[in-house]
Amino acid sequence: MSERVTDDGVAQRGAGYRKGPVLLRGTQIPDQTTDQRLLAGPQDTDWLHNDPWRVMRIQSEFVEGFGALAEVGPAVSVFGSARTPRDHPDYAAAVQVGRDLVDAGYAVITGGGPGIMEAANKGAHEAGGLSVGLGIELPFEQGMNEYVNLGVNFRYFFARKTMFVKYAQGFIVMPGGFGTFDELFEALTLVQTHKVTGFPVALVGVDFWQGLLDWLHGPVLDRGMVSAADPDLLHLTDDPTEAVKYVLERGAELAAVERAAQAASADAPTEG
Ligand SMILES: C/C(=C\CNc1ncnc2c1ncn2[C@@H]1O[C@H](COP(=O)(O)O)[C@@H](O)[C@H]1O)CO
Repeated sequence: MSERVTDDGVAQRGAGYRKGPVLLRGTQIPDQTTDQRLLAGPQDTDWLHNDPWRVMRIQSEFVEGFGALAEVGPAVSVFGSARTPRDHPDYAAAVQVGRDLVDAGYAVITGGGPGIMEAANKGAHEAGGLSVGLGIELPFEQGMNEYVNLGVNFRYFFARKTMFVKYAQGFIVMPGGFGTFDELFEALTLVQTHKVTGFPVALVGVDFWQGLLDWLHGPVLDRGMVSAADPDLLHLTDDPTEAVKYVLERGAELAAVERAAQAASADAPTEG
């Protein structure tokens, strides 16, 4: 039979044991209440690594991230390989992307790491703009690249990924690996599902990305895995300056469409 709990948390036979929103019965009923554990003397620190406690850390990452980035202003997130060497043409292209974004009045947001991230931050820094790095704690310490002038470090990828989208008006994606694909496809999924609207995405590097676009336009579309319009969410170019122009202009067009739709729905007569 399950047990009932008194006000001081002592388990009794009956309805079970309530621990906040969680109902525990039978063998799941703990020996001590949460208050008892809180007020107990010195104890081991394993509890710090339990999931409910992690939620507080996760929450604090969002609070700190939102606080640090609230005044970033217009911005574009730039993604790409952490491994691109400094003498690679992709590195130079990403520097150009960073520079052009700042010249157009935008902040540059990257993952704050090496490779393409460093390059885009370098361009932004050299152009005298806001160069944001959203770092991630990794098993091997990398540190924030030296061109970041506003850096926030995250423990959790998912909290960091929210910031890339929330504080940017679009994405520019350079050649990269799994991390880059993850960031690219997250943005596409958010656009496709209308979680974000008016969010342009440009890919830089025709040789590198063409295979992906062919696959999207071929088997992925043919088998109905995406809608006909979905592959067109991506703009492909070799020219970093064109990528910046596309993201800013398309972003402005999409924002105007959204504003018009909002105005129309505000003007529409309501029923009743
Ligand atoms: C593997 C190396 C460095 C790792 N350091 C990183 N620092 C910050 N952000 C990173 C790092 N690695 C991946 N990311 C994120 O994913 C994207 C790049 O991943 P890819 O697999 O290299 O394409 C990037 O946009 C970051 O947001 C090198 O020593």
